[in-house]
Amino acid sequence: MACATLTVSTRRAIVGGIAVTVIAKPPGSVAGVSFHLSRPHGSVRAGVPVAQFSSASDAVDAIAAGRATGRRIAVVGALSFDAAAPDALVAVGALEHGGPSESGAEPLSVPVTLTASVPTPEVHRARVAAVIDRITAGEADKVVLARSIEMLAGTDVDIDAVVAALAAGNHEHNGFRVDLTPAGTGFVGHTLVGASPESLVRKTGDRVTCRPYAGSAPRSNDPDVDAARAAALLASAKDHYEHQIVVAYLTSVLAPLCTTLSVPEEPILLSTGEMWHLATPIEGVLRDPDATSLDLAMQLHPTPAICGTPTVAARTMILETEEPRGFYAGAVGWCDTDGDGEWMVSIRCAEVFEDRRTIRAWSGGGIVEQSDPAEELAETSAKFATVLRALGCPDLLT
Ligand SMILES: C=C(O[C@@H]1C=C(C(=O)O)C=C[C@H]1O)C(=O)O
Repeated sequence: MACATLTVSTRRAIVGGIAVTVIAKPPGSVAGVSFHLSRPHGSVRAGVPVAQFSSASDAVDAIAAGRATGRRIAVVGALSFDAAAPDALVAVGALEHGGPSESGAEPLSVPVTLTASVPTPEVHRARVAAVIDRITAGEADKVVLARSIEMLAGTDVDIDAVVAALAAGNHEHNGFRVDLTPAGTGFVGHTLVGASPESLVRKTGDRVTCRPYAGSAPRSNDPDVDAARAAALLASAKDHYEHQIVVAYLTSVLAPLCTTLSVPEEPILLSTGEMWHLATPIEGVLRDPDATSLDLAMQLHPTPAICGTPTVAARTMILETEEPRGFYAGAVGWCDTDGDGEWMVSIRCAEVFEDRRTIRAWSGGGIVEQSDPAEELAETSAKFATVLRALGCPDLLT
């Protein structure tokens, strides 16, 4: 079992002038892929890590120190939602770039049962109503509330097969897996898997792009209903408002970092296998081309797509209201030795526990004053479908 990850021996050492935890070469069972991100423009894999970081700023320091000393490293992994919670990042000597995951992988055929809803759907609806009241009272403009479901698989889950099924379920081949072991207690041997369509930031040379999503409607198998839902989303003032909050935030963070920044005035309509969304492709040229993709991800996270606005008020409300999110609504990605890389907002994802049978998935949605609690609950159910379809249990919640 992959809990061999648990038994790897570590020691403290100096990498590029920074004290890090260095991982002794792990046994063969974990010498495979510790990180895989599939995107339409290609996939990135990382194998055996040489060091791990539970704090993103330590990883940033290690990259900088490595650059200064010629011992260049790449970093992959996950940033947690809550800045006070541990991250799960590793350093590797090099990354393997390839094509996007192939389409055609079938969902798993493992029996999966629902063991818990945290909170219950009724409590989630009540929480949404309470947050709408607080927004109406002026405490925030937008707050993203999420809920989770816990599942038990009847046999061990094959992580690679889940990622292949996730990537096959959307036309962009989006899919990822990240070993959460570096985050320490509670995460050792756990893997985050998902299919996020939302690029927090991508950096190539002096070019930076973001593709925020906000504003959602579920897809339908009936083409007429599907088209009508897309049209209704494109016409929804409430969804455009929710979306513009995210675009305004990203623009305000990126503008001082860029010499030019292109932000379309109107969002476009994009789809995953399960959802329609409003999305805005943002592009800029960086003032400092040495800024790394990890630096940029840390400056942009958490966006109002998964937190809210104003950031501090929304985050405080989320932390007061919800159970810990862990790595849901954080970011998953890579940063190579030149600082290039991409970080995806970690949504449409699930944590597979060390036993390879316990699975926790999350889904959330942006709440504004005009939101309706029952519709918000339905939106979270629709978003769970990405993970449930790949696990071979699309009807688990019905
Ligand atoms: C929070 C999630 O999705 C985010 C919230 C959206 C919304 O509120 O409309 C849309 C896309 C994502 O930015 C999620 O999938 O859990």
